[in-house]
This record gives sequence, C-alpha cells and structure tokens, in this order.
Amino acid sequence: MIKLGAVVSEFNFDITSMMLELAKEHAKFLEAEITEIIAVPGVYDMPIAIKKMLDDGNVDAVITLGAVIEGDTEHDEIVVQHAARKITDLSLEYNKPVTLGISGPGMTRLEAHQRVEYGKRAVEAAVKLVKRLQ
Ligand SMILES: Nc1c(NC[C@H](O)[C@H](O)[C@H](O)CO)[nH]c(=O)[nH]c1=O
Ligand SMILES: CC(=O)[C@@H](O)COP(=O)(O)O
Repeated sequence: MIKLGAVVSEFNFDITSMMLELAKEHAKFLEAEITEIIAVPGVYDMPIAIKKMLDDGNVDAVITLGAVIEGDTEHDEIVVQHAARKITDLSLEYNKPVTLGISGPGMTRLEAHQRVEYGKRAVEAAVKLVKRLQ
C-alpha cells in the first residue's frame, strides 16, 4: 500500500477541506492511503511541513492541497510561485514525489471551487510517480 502524506492549507478551508476529501477518496480508489496530514496556515507555509514529513520518512510521497485566490495586488503570485519552487526543490532533495495540488494564482473564489479536483490530480500524480520510480 502506497502511503501518502498530505499538507493542507487552512486558508480558504471551505475549499481545501473539499480537496482533502476528494484526495482521500481517490487515494482509496487507487489502493493508496493518506496516512499523515499536516494543516498549515497557508500555501506559503507549506515547505517546512513537507520537509518534516520527508525527514520523518514514513510516507512514499507528499501531496499539497491549497487554493490561492487573487486579491488586489500580486501577492497571490508570490505565495504560489515561492511555494511551487520549494515543493520542487524538496522533491528533488529527498528523491520522493511531492505533487502540486494547489490552484491559483490569478483565480476567483468561483474558479477555486471549480478546481477542487486538483486534490485528486495531486494523488493521481503521486501514486503514478511512486510506482514508476520504484
Ligand atoms: N491569500 C492566500 C494565502 N495567504 C497566506 C499565506 O499563504 C501565508 O499563510 C501567510 O503569508 C503567512 O506566512 N494562502 C493561501 O493558502 N491562499 C490564499 O488565497
Ligand atoms: C494571496 C493573498 O494573500 C491575497 O488574497 C492577498 O490579497 P491582496 O493582494 O489584496 O493583498
């Protein structure tokens, strides 16, 4: 059984909690399991939680679940771009898949609701990568 860790943003939790439920269901469908969950305040805060999961070494891959909604400034871009870059860096540093289940930037709340399936996509990619890199 493939073990997945999930790092979930509390920001926009109405959306990210749905992403988490979809991710759990899809993991089960693929005969994998989300065995660890760490909630973080927002997407920008994810890297340190991902690093802890990878350091603890109890999961085969980590999925990230978040939704970054556009405000009045380009702050949303900073949040996503930095998180995405660190997610890739951590995956390469630890040689384990860390997949991007984060919607945005440049997105309205409605568009975020329409993209909750990103959670499912993150699971799909993590499971495929674990199998293919074995
Ligand atoms: N605006 C959104 C944020 N912003 C918060 C940051 O991610 C972070 O928690 C804060 O800057 C403290 O370090 N986070 C989201 O996940 N989604 C948003 O729309
Ligand atoms: C990504 C955010 O934190 C965002 O909602 C901030 O909004 P603003 O650009 O109006 O500061």
